[in-house]
Amino acid sequence: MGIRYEDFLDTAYEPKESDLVCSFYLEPADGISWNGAASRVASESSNGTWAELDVEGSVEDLSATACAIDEESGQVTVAYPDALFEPGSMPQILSCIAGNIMGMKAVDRIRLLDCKWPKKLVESFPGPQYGSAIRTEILDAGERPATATVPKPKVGLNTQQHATVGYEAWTGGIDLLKDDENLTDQSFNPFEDRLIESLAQRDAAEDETGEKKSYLLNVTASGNEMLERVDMAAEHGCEFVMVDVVTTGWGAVQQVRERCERHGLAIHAHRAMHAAFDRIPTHGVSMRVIAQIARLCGVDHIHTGTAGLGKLANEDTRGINEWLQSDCHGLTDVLPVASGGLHAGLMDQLLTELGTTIAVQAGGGIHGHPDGTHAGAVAFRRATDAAARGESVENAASDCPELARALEKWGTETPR
Ligand SMILES: O=C(COP(=O)(O)O)[C@H](O)[C@H](O)COP(=O)(O)O
Ligand SMILES: [Mg+2]
Repeated sequence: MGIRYEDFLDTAYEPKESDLVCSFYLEPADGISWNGAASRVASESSNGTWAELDVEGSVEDLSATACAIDEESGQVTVAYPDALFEPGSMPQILSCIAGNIMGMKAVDRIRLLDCKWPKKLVESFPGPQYGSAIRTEILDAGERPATATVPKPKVGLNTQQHATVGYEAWTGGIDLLKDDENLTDQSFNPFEDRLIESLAQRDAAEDETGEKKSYLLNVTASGNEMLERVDMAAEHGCEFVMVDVVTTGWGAVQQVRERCERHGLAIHAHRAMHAAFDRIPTHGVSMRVIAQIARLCGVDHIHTGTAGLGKLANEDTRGINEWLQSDCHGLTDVLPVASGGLHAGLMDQLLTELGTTIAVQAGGGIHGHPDGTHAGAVAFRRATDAAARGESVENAASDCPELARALEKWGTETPR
């Protein structure tokens, strides 16, 4: 039989329950019709090419179908048969649905907007171990947002300074100390020393406050090194690892997830570099899909932005968070992390927008407090608790001088 790209279009096709259904935004190139663009996308992302092929066998079972085109919104739906995919392999899936098509000349722009994941494919992934339950299973946060801080400057503190910042923040009321995305194992703050010193301070802070504390240790590295760092985290009694999931790559994230299961470690996903894929709204892969991928691969936390309140550009934080907490064939949920330019004065608005099933993370908004890290942590925690109870942050400042100072400094400013 002959296979031509035109054969990948059938607007009468009703996706099957077992299909992976993807929505794309498209801008066909000059001289290419909507039908031509949509069919080429379905072809190139499954088993077609530009030339007509003569093959025998069941290749049609592996062909995707462009089954809906809405020229007005630019949206095209493509349904992929599940046999096209290797179960449990996120790299293979992405090489289909977000692979060559991102650079096809037949489309000027193409963005993978959303996926409807079928049960069998979802069940081939582990999903998160804890998700939002980390608030009670690892921390003592109950129903309130978990609070986290990343020492600033993001690199350059030595190990002792880093651990001391941790102690100050933990004893000020913060639940989680977090490494920054570009802090791994550098000479000024080596990985294992930092792990040991930080956990010693964590233990001291737990004794002092009577609250559970934990450390989001950045294990990002290449190959076996990353797995060895996961093992080290577990051996020293850490409950979390942090991975820069986009720069590391999904195959490696899957390996980390497997290793973490062995140790019962939770995974905090930092998404540095996501904006290379999702910032231009007409091209790339949406943050919504990146978050879906992360959930399937099994991270427990992922950064999803600040609903526009912080320093970084965000896409639909609220919608993404809702997806992360909605049912997806029984997968555990993910605790979304709001971060990037947050401070105490923004907590009212943030929690009104995003609710309390989140983690809130502040770096500059804690360590830039006029009276230092400890006061910054007290202010941030007090503001978070107040906002979570529906009390205004301003009102809470009346009996918390640290919070009053933070509000004096930053008010409700949105940093840039
Ligand atoms: O260092 C920070 C925040 O520091 P600060 O609080 O000083 O801005 C982070 O890397 C952001 O969390 C990333 O943003 P996002 O959450 O959007 O991925
Ligand atoms: Mg950072």
